[in-house]
Amino acid sequence: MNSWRAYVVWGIGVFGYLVAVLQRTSFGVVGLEAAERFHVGGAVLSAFTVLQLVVYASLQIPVGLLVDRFGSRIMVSAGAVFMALGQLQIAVAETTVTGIIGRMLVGMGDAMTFVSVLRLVPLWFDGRRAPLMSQLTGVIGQLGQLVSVIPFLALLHAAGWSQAFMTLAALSLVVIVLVLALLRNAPAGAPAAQSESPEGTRALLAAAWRQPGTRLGMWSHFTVQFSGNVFALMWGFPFMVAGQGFDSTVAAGLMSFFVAVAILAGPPMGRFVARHPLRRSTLVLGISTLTALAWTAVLVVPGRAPLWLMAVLVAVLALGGPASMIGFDFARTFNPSHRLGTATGIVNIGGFVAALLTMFLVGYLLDLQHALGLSPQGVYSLDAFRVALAVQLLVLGAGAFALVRVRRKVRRALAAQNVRVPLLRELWADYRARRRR
Ligand SMILES: NCCCC[C@H](N)C(=O)NCC(=O)O
Repeated sequence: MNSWRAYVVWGIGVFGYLVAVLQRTSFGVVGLEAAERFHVGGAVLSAFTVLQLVVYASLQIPVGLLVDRFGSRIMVSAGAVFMALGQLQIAVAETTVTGIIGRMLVGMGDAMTFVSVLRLVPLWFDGRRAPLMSQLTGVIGQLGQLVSVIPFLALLHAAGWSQAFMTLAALSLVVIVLVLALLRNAPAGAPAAQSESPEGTRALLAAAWRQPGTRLGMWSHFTVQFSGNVFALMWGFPFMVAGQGFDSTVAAGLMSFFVAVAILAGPPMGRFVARHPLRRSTLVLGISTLTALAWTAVLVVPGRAPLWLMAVLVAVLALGGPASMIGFDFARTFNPSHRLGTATGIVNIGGFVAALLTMFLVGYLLDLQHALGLSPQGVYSLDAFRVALAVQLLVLGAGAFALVRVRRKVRRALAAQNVRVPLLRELWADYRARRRR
């Protein structure tokens, strides 16, 4: 545990995840070039991303089961194989259908990576270090998005479409070689895979789902992550530029601010979770409340929102990324290691399903208002966005409601083991009494 070998294994896994995030986000930054290459408009172009995410989300449970059975080494390398094939396909594709198939292959490989890399953490690090290492996994992986935005885009402009996507495919080949050479599923002597578990596949899935801690993780992930995803992956740019009237360089600056806050917030959040494991869901609910308040302020302020208010919204949304890692921490602490992949897969569905649902609802409400003649200034007018983006408050409310319900079950189960979660007001009174002494 916590040995130099653990850091090497984890480092290779995290590199694999960073490359997966790079592959995932590479298409989003070449929207204009893609529209020209495939001769398509915005709606078809968004289908590339939506289908990729649908594949990603729908594979989470099968991937979780497979990683429990075969271990991380096979799964991370298989994921890299699919992503390399997908990017090769994109490199040569000239029609929409072949392009979308390429993106779906990328989504498939991407789906295999995160859950498998996260599964390494509790097997190689002890319980005190694991929350921080999980956060660092998320944080370092997100740097893949910066690699898409800066060097990948520069390469595309310098060398052209095919060369750029072939380079991405080659990067996944490097991952395959490194993983096969250096990544091991678990330290020698540790139980590694489901072959040693008494449960079959169906029982494994049922046991992971029945565990309220897994569902607490899923609803945490659902509630706290989706709004940032919706903003960063689809509606943030149109809202800021077409709706709020910000210059596109200011919007790009706000997006970079989003990535910076998400990266900086990860380690302190990991330390908080390690120190206060009984306050994890409170942190999730707190950040979800801030998200609702920040969106409400931006959507109700008369006229355009001032830049400082947009920056506050972006910062709050960025906190949702690291906070969503708390969902995986629930999976880790409430499940035995032989079903951790399965539980992690269940948790990971939460945020992505919420994001896909909301992306669709926002687009649908924008189109509906236009079709009904309610947005005469255009589909992407500020007033149309106010109504469409407000749907997020419903999704947030539904997630928080489900979270609080399942949290009660978790707390009852903890109480049966003589673990009582002190109320915040008791903690506050205790803190004040200690200060007086
Ligand atoms: N620092 C933000 C990390 C967010 C990671 C996120 N919670 C997540 O679910 N990741 C899954 C993935 O495949 O990236």
